[in-house]
Amino acid sequence: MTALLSIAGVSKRYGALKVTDDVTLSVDTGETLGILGPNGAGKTTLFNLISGDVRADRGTITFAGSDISAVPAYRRCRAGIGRSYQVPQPYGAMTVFENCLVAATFGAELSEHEAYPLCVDVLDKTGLLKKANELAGGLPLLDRKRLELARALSTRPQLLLLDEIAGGLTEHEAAVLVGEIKAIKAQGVTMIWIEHVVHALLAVADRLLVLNFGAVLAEGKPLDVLENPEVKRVYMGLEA
Ligand SMILES: Nc1ncnc2c1ncn2[C@@H]1O[C@H](COP(=O)(O)OP(=O)(O)OP(=O)(O)O)[C@@H](O)[C@H]1O
Repeated sequence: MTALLSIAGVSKRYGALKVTDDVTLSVDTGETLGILGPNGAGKTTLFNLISGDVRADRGTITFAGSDISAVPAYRRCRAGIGRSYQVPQPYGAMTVFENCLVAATFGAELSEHEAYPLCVDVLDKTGLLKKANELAGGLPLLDRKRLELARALSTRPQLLLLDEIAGGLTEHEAAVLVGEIKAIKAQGVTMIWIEHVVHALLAVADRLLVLNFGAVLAEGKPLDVLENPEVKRVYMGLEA
């Protein structure tokens, strides 16, 4: 396996607060890495550092063999890094289809000729095709989450970053979304998925990594990580 993404010694501070503390990790092509951690552990900040929304104070981020540490977010997107946001942020006054078109044409710089069939395919895979012409602002939560996924996929990512996409959903809705994410994984998309809904993550992740106070606390096979006494203590509030 070759690493699609490598992060080496990455740190980020906000004033006195060290939000990302010397993080080193890598994700292989085709792999799904699940990330767990208590609230405020720095999970979303790690995504912001990978997507380029935030620049690291130190350390190196390498994607598909190139050092992207100083590359702006829009170029990282065009290079193949797609992401969803924890709080869905669609263009509410545009249709579902138009939201995907914006991602495909501006995010990935596809021509309309390429973008139209791609967006139809993405909406089909995310269960939204029937709602393609509805306004995004009126969608219920599951569909807003699906649209986050669809918009990220419309940029044709090699690496997909999912930020708490199952959060706030019912058990049934989360299961539907997990089915769709599994199908995306089966197509070979490499993923990093931050999630508090552990059973959803376990259904897809090949490996888990736990962040605590911005640093890597544990990493490895999912069940081994969940059995780790430190992880039980810090994340699940259980005494080892
Ligand atoms: N732009 C910012 N300016 C100042 N502090 C910030 C900024 N962004 C994040 N933080 C702080 O950094 C810490 C980590 O935030 P982050 O959102 O990365 O955590 P998280 O692990 O994703 O949390 P959650 O599980 O609650 O989403 C928090 O204490 C947060 O308040």
